[in-house]
Amino acid sequence: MLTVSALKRLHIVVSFELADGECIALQGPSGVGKSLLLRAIADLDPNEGSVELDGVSRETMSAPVWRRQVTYVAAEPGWWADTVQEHFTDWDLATPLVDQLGLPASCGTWPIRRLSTGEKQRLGLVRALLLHSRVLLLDEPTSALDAASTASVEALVAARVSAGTSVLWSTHNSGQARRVGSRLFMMASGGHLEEHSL
Ligand SMILES: Nc1ncnc2c1ncn2[C@@H]1O[C@H](COP(=O)(O)OP(=O)(O)OP(=O)(O)O)[C@@H](O)[C@H]1O
Repeated sequence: MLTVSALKRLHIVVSFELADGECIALQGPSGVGKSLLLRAIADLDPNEGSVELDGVSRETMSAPVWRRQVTYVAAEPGWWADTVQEHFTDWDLATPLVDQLGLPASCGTWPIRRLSTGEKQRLGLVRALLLHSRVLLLDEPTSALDAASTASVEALVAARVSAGTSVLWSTHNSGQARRVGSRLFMMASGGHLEEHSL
C-alpha cells in the first residue's frame, strides 16, 4: 500500500492511498500538475508531506532505493549512452519485453539518435519494468504510440497490476483511463484530487 499524506509541491496538495495490485488513472487539464505530482511521489523534486510504502516512510531510505520501489516513468525518458543496450544491465532480460512491445531484439545495438519518439517511449518503459518496482508512476506512457503499441503497453502493465504492482497512470485519453484504471482521479486547477466514477 502506498500512502500519500498532505503531499505538497508548488500549488499541489494531495492525500490518497494506492493499494497493491491497483491502477488509478490520473487525468486533468494540461499544465494542472499531474507530472509534478508523480515526480513528487518519487521524490525527484523538492516537496513536503509524507509518502509511505507499507507504512515505511521514504525518509528511512536513500532516494535511489526509494525510486527503485516507487518508479517514475517519464513520457520522454532520458538517455546517457550511445546505444540502446548500454542502458540495460542485462539486455537478454529486456528482449522478451522489447518483443512484446513490438520492437526487434536487434534494436539493442541501435544508436539512440536513430530512435523514434515512440521507440524511445517503449524502451523507457522496458527499462522501468525491469526494476520490478512495487509502484509505477506512469506519465502519459503511450502519448507517442499508435493504437497497436498502446494496446501492447496496456496489456503489459495490466499483467503487472494482476501480479500485484500498483500503478498511477497519467493520461489525457479518457478511454484509456477507463480501460486501465479501477479508480479515476481528476486533478483540479487548485492542485487537489477529486475522485470520479469510471
Ligand atoms: N520547477 C518548476 N517551478 C515552477 N513551476 C513549475 C515547475 N515545474 C513545472 N511547473 C509548472 O507547474 C505546472 C504543472 O506542470 P505539469 O508538468 O505537472 O503539468 P501536467 O498536468 O503534467 O501537464 P501536461 O498534461 O501538459 O503534461 C505547469 O504550469 C508548469 O509550468
